[in-house]
Amino acid sequence: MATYSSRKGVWGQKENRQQETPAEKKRKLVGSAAAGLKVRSHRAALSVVNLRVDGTPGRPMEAGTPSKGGTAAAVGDGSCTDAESVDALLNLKMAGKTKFDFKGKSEQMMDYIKKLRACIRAFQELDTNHVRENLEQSKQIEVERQRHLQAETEMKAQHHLLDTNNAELKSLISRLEQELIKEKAAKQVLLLAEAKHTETIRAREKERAALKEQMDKLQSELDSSGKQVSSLQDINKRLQEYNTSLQQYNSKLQADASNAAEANSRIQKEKAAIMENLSTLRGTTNTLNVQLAAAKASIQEKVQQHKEAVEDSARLRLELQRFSEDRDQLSNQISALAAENEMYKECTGKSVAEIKLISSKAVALEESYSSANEHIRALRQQLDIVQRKLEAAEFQLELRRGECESTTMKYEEMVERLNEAEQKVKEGELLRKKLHNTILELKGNIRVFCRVRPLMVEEEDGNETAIVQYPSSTELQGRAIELLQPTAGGGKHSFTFDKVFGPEVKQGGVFEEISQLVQSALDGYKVCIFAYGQTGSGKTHTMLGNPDVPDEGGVIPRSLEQVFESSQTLISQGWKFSMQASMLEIYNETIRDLLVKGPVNGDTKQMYVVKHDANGNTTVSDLTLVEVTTWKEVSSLLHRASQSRSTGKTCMNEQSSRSHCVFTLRISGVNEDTEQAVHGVLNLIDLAGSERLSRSGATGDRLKETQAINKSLASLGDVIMAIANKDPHVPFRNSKLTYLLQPCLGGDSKTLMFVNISPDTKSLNESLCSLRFAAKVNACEIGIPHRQTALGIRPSS
Ligand SMILES: Nc1ncnc2c1ncn2[C@@H]1O[C@H](COP(=O)(O)OP(=O)(O)OP(=O)(O)O)[C@@H](O)[C@H]1O
Repeated sequence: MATYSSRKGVWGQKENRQQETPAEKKRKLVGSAAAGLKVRSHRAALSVVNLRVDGTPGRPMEAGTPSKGGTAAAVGDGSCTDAESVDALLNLKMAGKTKFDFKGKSEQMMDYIKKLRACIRAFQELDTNHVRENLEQSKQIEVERQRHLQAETEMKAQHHLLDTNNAELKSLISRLEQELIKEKAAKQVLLLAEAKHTETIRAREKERAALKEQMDKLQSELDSSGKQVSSLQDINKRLQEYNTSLQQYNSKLQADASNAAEANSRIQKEKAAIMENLSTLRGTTNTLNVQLAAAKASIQEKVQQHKEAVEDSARLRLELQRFSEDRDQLSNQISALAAENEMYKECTGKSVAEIKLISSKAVALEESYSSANEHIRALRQQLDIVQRKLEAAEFQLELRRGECESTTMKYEEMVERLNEAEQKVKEGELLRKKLHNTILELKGNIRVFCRVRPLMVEEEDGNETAIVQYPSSTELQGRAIELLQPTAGGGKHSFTFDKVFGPEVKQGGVFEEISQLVQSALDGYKVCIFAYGQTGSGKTHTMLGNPDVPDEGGVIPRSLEQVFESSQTLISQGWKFSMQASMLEIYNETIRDLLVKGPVNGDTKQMYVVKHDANGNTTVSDLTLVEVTTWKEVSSLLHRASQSRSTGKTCMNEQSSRSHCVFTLRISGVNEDTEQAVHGVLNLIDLAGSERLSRSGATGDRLKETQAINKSLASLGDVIMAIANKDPHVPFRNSKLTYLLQPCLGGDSKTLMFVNISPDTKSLNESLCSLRFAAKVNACEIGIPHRQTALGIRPSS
């Protein structure tokens, strides 16, 4: 363009010279007017110089030509050539041949006058020419002035035009600058959007990787789930087999009672295996639950991310639309600018620099427009990529959802199967318990459960070596206990019972094992549960516990709650039950009524005689019997009794039971539909603690109490020994306790003994004694219990 302009400039000047406009011609004339005047006056002077005195144009004098006779020569040919000649003419003096040569002088004078006249005429002529020329020049000057004025007006108009153009160009520049700023801002926004977009893409990629990882995890979970399902199926199959075998076993049991003991051990083994499986299944269920929750949470998260991605995409679309609009606007502006540019080119044709500027701006705008276009294209590409990724993520999400749903379904199926299996295990366990009870009933043994309490805080010091161990072999697990002698080479004492509860087993766990037994009291059996053990070993905790704290209640509150609940359930089968509660203690070989209102056996000398009838029913004369229908009523009775009980502080127990406490619930039920009647009894006994006098440190009344307790417990031992040895005489009458327990120990009743053990080293000998006694009790055969039922019998009102 510049080359073009410069060339054109040179070329244009030539052309301008060739094609001068009238205005330009005028302006040139005005410019050259002054110079023209000078030329003309010089010519006039020259013409004056060349004038001859006679008025004819004279020949110009040759330079360097000497005048003949100086001034006289000039004057001699009658011409007055220049100012010098005129001066010479005026200074000419008339000189005659003599002083009086007047003629000569007058001739000279005449000649002189002629010359003067010629000179005057020449000057007059010159003057006239001069005036004429002056007039001509004035006219020319006027013309030139007019032309000059016109040119000035034109110049002013052009100047104004240029000013207007300049202002317009300035405003255009400012507008362009504003646009440039806007463009820069838009560019900035685009850069930001691009950065954000890059970030989003990175986030998407991360998400994709996380999704892939989760997919892999889910796949592995699925595989493990499949394995679990197959293992569950196996278990299920085994359970079914087990169930069938149990049924077969049941029928076999009925046919052959002698094989029962062997079958029981097998069932125990299988039960242990089932328990193991059950705990594994429970663990698996928990893990699956956790996995399901995690999968659900991850789906939620994915859905949220998907939503965000969709929102991002919408936002990007909006931005793209905005950029497209901006681009269109820019394009419009550029075309407008191009049009303006064209217009300016046409209008001015001069302002090359401005045009250059505008052109450069237009170029810059075009560049920014193209870069914006580029950016928009890139954004579109990115948007496409993001959309593709979004689609892929959606697809993955759908896949994951599907997988998750199928996993959830499988999981639910597994949970269902697990529940079924658990139910079957429970049923199997129930069946096992029933069978076990049947075996025991058939055997006629007293059942013995051993319970070891936890170490007390004060006992923990000095008990570095545990003296109690629990064999973990499948056969013995939960049934055996070993006492270790801490002395060197002290060996161990092993015992096996129907059940052994370690210190970790809570009240609920213990009750679970005896609930069936308690239930049989409602079926018309006599049930007797008593706790035996040294003082402070946990008898009261086991039998009574803390009835006011839900999880701390012992056998008595739990049994009563169950009995009341079951009696309510049996109403729908036509049963109606009535229950009477009584509570006594044997303190120093004396029976005391714990439910009597007022001071317990205060002044009255009640004898409370124990009697047994032919049906093995025991009654205590004058004992308070309270009709009870709800657990709440029994609870208040227990509170009343606990306040009346004989307790005291011993060296081994802060609040030691100094008596044997017997709670009895007589249950009478009648079914009007079947005209059946049942009479059950539930005896729950918390014995006083056995203790060695040396350890108890008892004196006075406490000593008397301890001696009475030990005597009655020794009597219990004698009775047990006699029953175990199948002696013809059993000394039931040797103590109030044994006489009261006669129906339970002598047959016709379902009896269970808890032997409570303290795990501390100091109690080793007492624990050993208790366990030996319990083993004896366990070996006792007391006969087969019978239900007390009658047809057509109505309970006496
Ligand atoms: N299984 C157990 N878990 C927790 N604490 C227990 C357990 N067994 C006993 N205890 C606690 O041990 C202490 C003594 O228990 P408890 O009074 O039941 O013994 P006891 O055999 O009845 O004694 P005594 O013959 O002197 O009456 C109590 O504080 C009781 O709470």
